[in-house]
Formats: sequence, C-alpha cells, structure tokens
Amino acid sequence: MEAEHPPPAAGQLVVVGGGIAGVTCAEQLAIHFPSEDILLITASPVIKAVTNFKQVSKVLEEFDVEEQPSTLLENRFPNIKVIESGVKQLKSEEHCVLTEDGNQHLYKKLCLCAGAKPKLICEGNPYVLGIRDTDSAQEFQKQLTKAKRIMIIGNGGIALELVYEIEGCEVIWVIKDKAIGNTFFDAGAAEFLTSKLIAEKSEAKIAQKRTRYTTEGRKKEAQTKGSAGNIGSALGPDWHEGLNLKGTKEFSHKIHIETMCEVKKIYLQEEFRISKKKSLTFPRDHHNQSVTADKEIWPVYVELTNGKIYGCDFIVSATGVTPNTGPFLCGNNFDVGEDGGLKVNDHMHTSLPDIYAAGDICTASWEPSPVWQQMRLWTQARQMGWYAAKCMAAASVGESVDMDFSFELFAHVTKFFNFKVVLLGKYNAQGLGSDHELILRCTKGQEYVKAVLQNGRMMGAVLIGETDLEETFENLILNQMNLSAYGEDLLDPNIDIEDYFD
Ligand SMILES: Cc1cc2nc3c(=O)[nH]c(=O)nc-3n(C[C@H](O)[C@H](O)[C@H](O)COP(=O)(O)OP(=O)(O)OC[C@H]3O[C@@H](n4cnc5c(N)ncnc54)[C@H](O)[C@@H]3O)c2cc1C
Ligand SMILES: NC(=O)C1=CN([C@@H]2O[C@H](COP(=O)(O)OP(=O)(O)OC[C@H]3O[C@@H](n4cnc5c(N)ncnc54)[C@H](OP(=O)(O)O)[C@@H]3O)[C@@H](O)[C@H]2O)C=CC1
Repeated sequence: MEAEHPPPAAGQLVVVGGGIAGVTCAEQLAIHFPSEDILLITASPVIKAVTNFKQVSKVLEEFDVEEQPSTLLENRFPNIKVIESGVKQLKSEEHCVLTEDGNQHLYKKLCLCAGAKPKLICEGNPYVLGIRDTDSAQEFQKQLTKAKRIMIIGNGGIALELVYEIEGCEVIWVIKDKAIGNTFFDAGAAEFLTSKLIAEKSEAKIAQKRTRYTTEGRKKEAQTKGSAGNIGSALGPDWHEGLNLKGTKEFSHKIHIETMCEVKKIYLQEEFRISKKKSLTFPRDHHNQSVTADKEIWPVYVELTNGKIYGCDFIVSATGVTPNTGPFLCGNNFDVGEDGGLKVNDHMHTSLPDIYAAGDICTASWEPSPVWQQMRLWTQARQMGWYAAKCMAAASVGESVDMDFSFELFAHVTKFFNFKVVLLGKYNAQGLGSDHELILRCTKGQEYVKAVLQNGRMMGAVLIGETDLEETFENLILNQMNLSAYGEDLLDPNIDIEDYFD
C-alpha cells in the first residue's frame, strides 16, 4: 500500500457514486472542507441520502434512506457539486477521471464508491433477473404480475425477503445448503424462521422496518429526467414496501424449497421441447409428477443438480454481488481482493496514490478486530463512506487518524419474516473453528437467542424477536468479560441479565 503522505496533487476532492457510501463521503468532505468544492460524480439520476440517523447504542445504528434528486444534496451542502454522468475511465497516473458527457475532472484525492452488481447465475438470459436498484426491482414486479410460478436461486438476504413477501405465485426456492438463510443464520435459527414461513402469513400488513427506505425523490425526478440505461444505486431496507409483489394466482403463499442443489442447466421453451423429443428421461417434481407430464407450457425450464426439472415463468438470481470495478477502472493496477473488490487498508486507501474506496466496491484488507467482518450492507457503506472522508481530510493536512469505532464490532439490525433480527460480532462463530460454545434460548414463534462464547468470552450473538438484549450483549462482546461463572444462566429468562452487567 502507498505511503500515507504523498506530495499534494492539483485538482479537486472527487467522489464517484451516488449511493450511501458516496453521498456520506461527499457530505463529510463538504463539512471538513467548507471552502472547497467537492465533486460527486454519479451515473444514476438520483442519490441516496441517510436521514433520521440515530446511534441506538455504541455500535448499533438506525436510519432511514431516501432516494432524492441531486439538487437536494446541493441545496443542503452548497459546496457539493453533483455531476450526473457515469465515469467511463479512470486515469490514475494523470489523477483524472473521464465522464460519459465528454468532460474530464482532475482530482487531488478520489474516493471510489461505485457499489456492486448482482452476480447472476447466467448472464444475458432474459429469463434470469437480478435485483439491485429501483429499475430492476420494478422490472421484477412487472414480470411477477404475469407469473404463476417463479424460481428463486440463492439463500441470502434477497431470497429471504422475497420468499416471505411474494403472494399469488408459486415459488420454487433453490438453495445450496441444508437450511434457509445461510448468510445470516445457522440451522437452529433457520428452523425457527422456517416454521414462521410455513405458518399462515398474518393478514395484518407487515409493520414498518426499523430502517426505512423511500423513493419519493426518485418519483419526482423520474418524471422530469427519466433514467433509462443508468446504473442505479443498491436498494436496501424495505425496498419491497410499496411494490405490489403479487402474481396471478389467488392463494397467499406456496413455497417449495429444494435444498442442497444448484442450477445445472436452463432450457428455453423450444430447447426443452427438442430435448423432450430426444426422449430424455426427466425425473419427478415435488408433486411426484413427471415434469414431462406437466400440462403447463413454461417459458423456461431449469434442471437442478439433484436431477429435478421445473418449468417456470422466470428465475430470480439472488446469488450475491460482485464489486463494480470495471470497465471504467481498466488499465489501473489496483490490488484486488479474492471477492473482486478494491483492497483498502485501515485508512480506506486503495493500492494507488490518492485513491480511496468505500462501500460495496471495496474489500477491507486490514487486520480486523476479532469480532468484526465485512458484509456488503447499508450500514457498512455509510460507516466506510464517513470514515473514508475523515481519512482523506486527515491525509490532506498530514495528520493521522485512528480506526473508527464502528469497525470494532460487527452489528446489523434488520427484519426477516417480520421478526426483528440483530446480528452481533461472530454471530455464526465465523472463523472460530470448533473452539467455541453456543448458548441458546428459543420460544417458538416468539424469539430465538443465541450467544457464541469462546474461552468464556462472548464473541457473537443472534437475537431474533423483541429480545431487548442487544445493548447488554453488545457491551459483553466489547468488554470481553469472563462469563464462565454464569453458564446457562446467561440466557435464563427469569434472570434480568441487564442488572448483572449494565
Ligand atoms: C434488494 C436489496 C436489498 C438490500 N437490503 C439491505 C438491508 O435490508 N440492509 C442492509 O444493510 N443492506 C441491504 N442491501 C445492501 C445495501 O443496499 C448495499 O450494501 C449498499 O447500498 C451499498 O452502497 P454503496 O454506496 O456502496 O453502493 P450503491 O448503492 O450500489 O451505489 C453505487 C453508486 O455508484 C454509481 N456508479 C456505478 N458505476 C458508476 C460509474 N462508472 N460512474 C459513476 N457512478 C457510478 C451508481 O449509480 C450508484 O449511485 C440490500 C441490497 C439489495 C440489492
Ligand atoms: N436485510 C438485509 O440485511 C439484506 C441484505 N441484503 C444484501 O444485499 C446484497 C445482495 O443480496 P443477495 O443477492 O441475497 O446476496 P447474499 O450474499 O446475501 O446471498 C447470496 C446467496 O446466494 C448463494 N449463491 C451464490 N452463488 C450461487 C450459485 N451459483 N447457486 C446457488 N446459490 C448461490 C450464496 O451461497 P454461499 O454463501 O454458500 O455462496 C448465498 O446464499 C448482499 O450484500 C446482502 O447482504 C439483501 C437483502 C436484505
């Protein structure tokens, strides 16, 4: 990685990307440098702004996110100038970025916050959809209104949200694992949630998530500018609120889960017909019916690695993201992580001079705290954008800065299947090997509490439901108090552990 204080270069402070990371970074730079112009270059017609930010405990935070026209950001920060044009090329040796509108912008320091793209199981197939931004979510909704059966591939955040929200359309959910939600849960928590999924979905409409997401600004903006062809920023909490996720059928939920398998081959209707003619023998589907006996003619057929074949209207590939590092970064010799992200050090600095990166585009490459890990989430995009600005400001005046406290402990609050979910530290004992113990408390349909301990110290926790334990557990993980003496009492519902530890 580059030395901390290179000779100052000419040009402006430039941020690329109008998502949470880029906007937060630009806002903080505008505060640190009130007399300088900050340039925010973004490919999307709207920006993402964090509103109603609340620090609920040492590391847990809540905020709403609004899609807003960029003029609102410029009004709030008169020294931010937004350029609505994609960067087509970075010339790092010349300290300059070229934009689609034909202009070039010199930078003295640059922060890349261009997010990530869905990692699809099959690129270029019109029946395979990814969900990332408002446009792709709307396209998905449009297709769903005509659908009788869809297939969802993947076992992470998007899949978990979709299977719960979709109504009036049969869902075949294909996962590589034995249990649902592998990116967030172990088998115990998955079982707790599966029973909720199977149970009749409550008629009461889902309560508002803690973190809210609104697109009012975008609606107004879209009327005036349109947004065709632009890369939008990622959705986030409550993205499906206000989208009517209903298929053509009258039933509420019909979900079939195919575990421990992947997609082997996708056939378009015509290809499938030809294959059938060649009298390929197809196995049975979940109704124990030969798929060749399925009277329905589907636009697309999917063969799974367990041998089953399903016809469906379309496929949602909810199979993770790839950092958005090209082609606008081609020709620059960045150090890149295994996941394809731009490697950043503990000052959010990439391997190239004067270039920082934050949010989904980057790969945290510092020695992390034992209870923090990177996940491409909204909160981390905000924290990284904020901290990158602080580091850029400090480097500009030759000062050093300590790692921000938010990277001390991984903390994520969200909602799955209408349950509040709090994940802390090594919530799935990630990287702890077999050298750990789990303490569990579960009341079916109400709460699931799991504490991960190593050598008597709490290393992580999963809290599902209204447990009210997050602050106490956060403290216990941060202060690494020896809890050996408490044993199972730690989760005894009759003992108010707050009295012990707060
Ligand atoms: C459906 C969905 C649901 C989600 N739900 C949650 C959730 O509940 N909780 C949570 O914490 N996280 C959630 N996430 C993840 C979260 O949205 C992302 O981690 C976060 O928004 C990433 O922010 P970012 O600023 O790094 O990137 P992005 O939001 O992707 O922003 C990237 C920006 O860069 C711009 N850009 C791209 N290329 C260029 C270019 N060449 N030139 C100029 N500009 C460019 C784009 O236009 C965009 O403005 C969800 C994601 C999705 C897709
Ligand atoms: N409430 C929240 O916090 C939400 C957060 N998000 C975030 O948005 C981003 C995108 O979400 P999402 O796409 O769900 O990504 P995630 O990373 O959450 O999940 C991807 C899932 O797809 C699986 N997978 C990967 N490749 C394949 C494949 N070829 N075939 C089958 N399965 C595969 C992964 O399994 P494996 O892990 O074994 O590779 C994993 O289960 C993520 O950063 C996510 O954290 C999204 C929605 C809600």
